[in-house]
Amino acid sequence: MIKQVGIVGAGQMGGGIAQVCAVSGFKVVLHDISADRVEAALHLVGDNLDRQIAKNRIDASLREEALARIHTGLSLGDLADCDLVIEAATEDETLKTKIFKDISPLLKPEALLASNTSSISITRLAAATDRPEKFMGVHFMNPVPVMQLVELIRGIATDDATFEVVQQFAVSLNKTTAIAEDFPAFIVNRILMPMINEAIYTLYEGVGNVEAIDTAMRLGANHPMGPLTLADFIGLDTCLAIMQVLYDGLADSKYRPCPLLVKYVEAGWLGRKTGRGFYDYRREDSPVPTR
Ligand SMILES: CC(=O)CC(=O)SCCNC(=O)CCNC(=O)[C@H](O)C(C)(C)COP(=O)(O)OP(=O)(O)OC[C@H]1O[C@@H](n2cnc3c(N)ncnc32)[C@H](O)[C@@H]1OP(=O)(O)O
Ligand SMILES: NC(=O)C1=CN([C@@H]2O[C@H](COP(=O)(O)OP(=O)(O)OC[C@H]3O[C@@H](n4cnc5c(N)ncnc54)[C@H](OP(=O)(O)O)[C@@H]3O)[C@@H](O)[C@H]2O)C=CC1
Repeated sequence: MIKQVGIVGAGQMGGGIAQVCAVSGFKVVLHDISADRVEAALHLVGDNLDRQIAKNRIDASLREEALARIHTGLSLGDLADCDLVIEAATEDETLKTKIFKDISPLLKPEALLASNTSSISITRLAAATDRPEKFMGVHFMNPVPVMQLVELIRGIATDDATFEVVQQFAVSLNKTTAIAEDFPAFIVNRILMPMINEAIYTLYEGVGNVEAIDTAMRLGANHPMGPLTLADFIGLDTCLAIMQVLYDGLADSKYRPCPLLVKYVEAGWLGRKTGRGFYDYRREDSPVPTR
């Protein structure tokens, strides 16, 4: 029975997962190596809840109740009492593996572990823990409070009891689940990320500029965001990391990351989170295309 959820990584996904868990009545411990990140995540949760109150979607008292359920911790030891720990740190296998190695001995033996990874092998991550049978992928979509889907991925060792508890947990957050096999980038990103990468190739080859590509896909294919806006929203570092996992894991040149994506990441232009990507967000009014 899950009562307390630990979250490792207080970025855009960790903060969103904390929000939906707290609103659904779970106690949350939100951990990051950076105190600033945790503080910023709490502010964002508060702002999101304010927006919902303003639209009469939730009662003002729920905001305070939800925020009071979120505790923060700068040490992995603060997650020791959690029944489920969801890792939502940067999309980097070495980093995630270290987190799982470090946290495993600190948890209760019956605690479940999950990763919100967008692409990395659940079986390999599970192997870094002391409990591969109690480990699985639970892949939320961005923005977490809005998107309906949670992708569930079993590693080779995940047992039925773990899968059922985590699936029930996702349903209790009012999410709809889809089950994916443990192959690079699972379902959503196996399909979505090559489309985004192709949009970047379309820009790289001069077929269209940023505005034309986004307008074409928004109005020509009814996508809520153009692919370059979406890439900036996801984070260009995350997009590149996912393409690299697809390229390495499936050994097919059709997944090669566009050199322009690599260049933006090398420049530190990671999209919204750094203020600049395919658009420059640093001006108050509207984002300005960078190409
Ligand atoms: C990379 C991975 O591993 C997997 C992924 O997540 S891939 C990314 C998946 N996500 C997408 O594809 C998102 C595509 N974009 C969209 O669906 C829409 O643009 C959007 C839902 C983000 C915004 O929709 P919109 O109609 O343009 O904006 P807006 O009307 O202002 O917002 C709709 C709702 O979302 C909320 N919202 C918007 N952005 C938000 C955010 N960043 N955080 C929380 N809530 C947000 C708004 O408050 C609003 O809520 P209400 O319905 O309660 O009023
Ligand atoms: N962005 C998206 O649209 C989606 C992302 N995901 C996945 O969710 C995960 C997080 O992505 P996202 O939130 O966008 O990324 P962010 O860059 O917004 O956040 C990652 C957070 O993890 C922190 N972090 C880094 N190392 C550690 C560590 N050792 N221990 C604790 N925290 C750490 C980072 O801190 P610092 O910045 O200081 O390094 C940062 O606060 C990734 O696996 C990603 O693939 C899944 C679905 C959608």
